[in-house]
Amino acid sequence: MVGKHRRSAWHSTLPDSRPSTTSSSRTTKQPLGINQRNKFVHVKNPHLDSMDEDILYHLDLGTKTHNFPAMFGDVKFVCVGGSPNRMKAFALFIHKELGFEGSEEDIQDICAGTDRYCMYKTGPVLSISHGMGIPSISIMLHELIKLLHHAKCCDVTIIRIGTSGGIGIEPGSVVITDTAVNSFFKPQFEQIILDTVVTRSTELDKELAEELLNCSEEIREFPTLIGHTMCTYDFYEGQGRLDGALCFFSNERKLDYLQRAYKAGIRNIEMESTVFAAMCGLCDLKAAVVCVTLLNRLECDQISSPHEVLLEYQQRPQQLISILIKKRLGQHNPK
Ligand SMILES: O=P(O)(O)O[C@H]1O[C@H](CO)[C@@H](O)[C@H]1O
Ligand SMILES: O=c1cc[nH]c(=O)[nH]1
Repeated sequence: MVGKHRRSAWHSTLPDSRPSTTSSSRTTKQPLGINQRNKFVHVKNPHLDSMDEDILYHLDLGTKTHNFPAMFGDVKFVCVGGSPNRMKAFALFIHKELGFEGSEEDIQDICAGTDRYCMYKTGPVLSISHGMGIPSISIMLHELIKLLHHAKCCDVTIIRIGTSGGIGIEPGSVVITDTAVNSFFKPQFEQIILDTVVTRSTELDKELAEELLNCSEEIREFPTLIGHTMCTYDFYEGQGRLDGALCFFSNERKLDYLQRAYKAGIRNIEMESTVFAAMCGLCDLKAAVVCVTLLNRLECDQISSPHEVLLEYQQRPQQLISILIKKRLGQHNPK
């Protein structure tokens, strides 16, 4: 179900794009990643069992130095996003929304010993930054998924709350991703492991996407829609921008590419969704990607809206996720 939203003015019918496991050369099909009977987070790495200690280097946490079940065992929602400030703001926002006791000062960065990523916890909600791009989020996800596993967390929902460039939609719209696609519009992520290209599916949880769209019915201030999200390796040439330090293509070629992307059902472009979908899918974590669009790439390349406007845009996915969490916790009182 793609291109679907609650207000007909933004409605569009998009082509089907089922996940594929085909790839260029030397492809290995990946196994599924969880014990289906219970919903514990299971890592898929037999080597971990023989390790005396697991040091999550980039989070500055370790199984011998920290009691993971005590610190994180109650986590049910994990929200991730590129910027440390945004993820701190989200933790403070959700703390207030859920009516938890304790002041803002009580919510401290759990990864304060490193400046790679930041992490905040309030009740069952964990908020973590992942930096920009596939390599950065991939490292964070390896360590986060191991953390959830060591903590014996179960029934975890993980959501990326990000920013993106929209295609053919009003800036400030929120896109809930049904399928993350690569620069060739294919629903797959290619991970190079040793000298093998391993192709992984990037399908996200359709029910969770629908649940989020239902939550958006309660927010009338901005359009929310479901669509495909394109994930690229770069912000400038990789997203067809004419304003980078390098550009060897014309405006016509750029627009042709973006219009073809629109026709393929892509409504926004960002830089993490394919690996996020692939890794969460393999570990059977229910995952969603919810990104606000900062501009319409059919009209411009530069992000020129005032700072306050951009800040307000970034809060939009957070409002949606807050409704979802409150509903799930039985705390939601519709306005
Ligand atoms: O807003 P965040 O989560 O950082 O995500 C988007 O913004 C960054 C580029 O400005 C990329 O990381 C892209 O995916
Ligand atoms: O155009 C944009 C805006 C935000 N993030 C992106 O990756 N691209």
